[in-house]
Amino acid sequence: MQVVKVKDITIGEGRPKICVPLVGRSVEELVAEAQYINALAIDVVEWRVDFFEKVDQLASVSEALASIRAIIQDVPLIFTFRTAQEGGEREISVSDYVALNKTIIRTGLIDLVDVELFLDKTAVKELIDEAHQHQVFVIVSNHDFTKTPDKEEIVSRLKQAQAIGADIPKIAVMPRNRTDVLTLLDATLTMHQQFADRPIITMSMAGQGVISRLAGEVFGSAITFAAAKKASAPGQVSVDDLRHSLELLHQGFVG
Ligand SMILES: O=C1C[C@@](O)(C(=O)O)C[C@@H](O)[C@@H]1O
Repeated sequence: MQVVKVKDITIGEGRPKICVPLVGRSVEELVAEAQYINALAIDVVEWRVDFFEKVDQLASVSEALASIRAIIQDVPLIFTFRTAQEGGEREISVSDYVALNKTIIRTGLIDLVDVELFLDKTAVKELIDEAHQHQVFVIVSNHDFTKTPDKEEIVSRLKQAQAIGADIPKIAVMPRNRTDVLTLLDATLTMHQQFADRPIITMSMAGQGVISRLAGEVFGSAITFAAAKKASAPGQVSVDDLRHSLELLHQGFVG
């Protein structure tokens, strides 16, 4: 099993790493959020740039990114444009998505980029190559905000992400009942133990799925997303509560 080493953080080893998304709409909001998050001493920051009001202006995105980096300093940073069809804030054309991500990959200011598996195969491959040429790790992600696909389908999507060259395959699904949460956990463990040769990230969203955000070390999910001031997806718990739960499960798990 390979791990992903980003700055001082090793993803895929020990307790799951805590990632907090920045969801500010303006530079002022982003700066305030980044300062707030800094005090929480978390492992990874994600900038959800689809929340940013000037996301269609590449120069503004780069400037905002520089401001964020100046505050968080050496904390690993994920750059994510989450498209509307996967639960994000806005729609984007494939060409604009590629242009935005390529521009930001080339800044040298990000450590990881999130690329959506089902966007467009050529675009996904192009972005993975671009990222790897610039020493940026790639999370290849998929989200289902309405349901939980069956176990075989979840494993198959994670395998597709791995096969296309993701450093970290990821899936987020919505449970309709408790069995769906078990399906996600079961798929996670199977992928982790039988097929993955690298870290993966999975979660079952909303209230019923919270357990999946705590139990990553047990079932094989390497990063868990927590809320600081505002959640970026349903079911995210606060950093302090999360840290405490991860520690409890870690103690139990490693004995
Ligand atoms: O994909 C994910 C996971 C997430 O959707 C969650 O459910 O925590 C939150 C998003 O910000 C992130 O990009």
